Amino acid sequence: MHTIAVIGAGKIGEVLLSGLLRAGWPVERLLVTARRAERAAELTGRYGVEVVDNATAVARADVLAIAVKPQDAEALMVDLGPRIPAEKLVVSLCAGLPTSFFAKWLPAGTPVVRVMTNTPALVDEAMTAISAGAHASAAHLVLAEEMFRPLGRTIRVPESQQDAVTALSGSGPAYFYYLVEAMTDAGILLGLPRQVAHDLIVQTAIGSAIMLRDSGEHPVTLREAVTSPAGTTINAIRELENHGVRAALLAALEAARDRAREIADQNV
Ligand SMILES: NC(=O)C1=CN([C@@H]2O[C@H](COP(=O)(O)OP(=O)(O)OC[C@H]3O[C@@H](n4cnc5c(N)ncnc54)[C@H](OP(=O)(O)O)[C@@H]3O)[C@@H](O)[C@H]2O)C=CC1
Ligand SMILES: O=C(O)[C@@H]1CCC=N1
Repeated sequence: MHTIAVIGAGKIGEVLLSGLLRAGWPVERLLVTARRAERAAELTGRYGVEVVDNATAVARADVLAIAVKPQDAEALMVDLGPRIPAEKLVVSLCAGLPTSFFAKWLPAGTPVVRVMTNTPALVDEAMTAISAGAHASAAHLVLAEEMFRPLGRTIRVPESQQDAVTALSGSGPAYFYYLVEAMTDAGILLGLPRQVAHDLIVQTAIGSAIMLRDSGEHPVTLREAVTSPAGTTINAIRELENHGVRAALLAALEAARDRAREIADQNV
């Protein structure tokens, strides 16, 4: 069995760590690294996991999951990259950074897999997209899938699609939370108590998401089934169209994709 080190266990690193533990990955096969002593103590206290320094993680683990912010990746790789033997697998969770970024600091031929997951991994409902870098084999992709499948669904995509994936599913939970927040405010405008508005919209989101996933119907068909002639829903849809919500979403996701490209440009 492989030993996985989560390098930089912040929010998403902890999501990965907790998911692996829930899935039954033995804690003695997991290592984490953290920059601050209080964060290290928090992780050990919460999960019983061994916190080590980055060099020890490289020496003891055979899979290195890089979960630092993209802006911290260069400093990390300058220090660590040349010490990583080429038989280890590097799995990057970093938005924007291409596998070629990591290759710059690694011994020639080191396999790198690029992954974009999302925070619903905390409830085993992540969407994780996985791409092979130049030296990653089919077996490396299978190993990355083994790591992320317990956290939800996985999909393989060409690396060229990862910036778009980041804009859609990586950042996606934030858009849904934003919508729920706005719709809760709308409920308050209509005179509902905040908690009632929240509960109504959260359950509506859950029901709608399950229908989207399980009914096999196109979203348009599902929306049409709600939209009665001369009814209430079509009035709301007209306002959404008048306010350009569809265009706003197209522009928003394009902006997220562009930011991922900018991160790459700043680092490659
Ligand atoms: N948040 C999300 O929903 C998603 C994030 N990602 C990606 O995951 C990565 C991490 O994001 P996120 O978890 O939100 O960010 P966080 O800032 O929460 O986590 C990054 C962690 O890395 C630590 N760190 C930085 N440099 C080092 C180092 N040299 N050695 C050890 N630890 C180090 C930081 O320590 P310190 O606490 O001291 O700063 C921090 O704890 C990013 O690249 C992001 O693009 C991908 C998908 C979704
Ligand atoms: O906002 C970010 O940059 C990260 C990547 C995807 C989700 N969060």
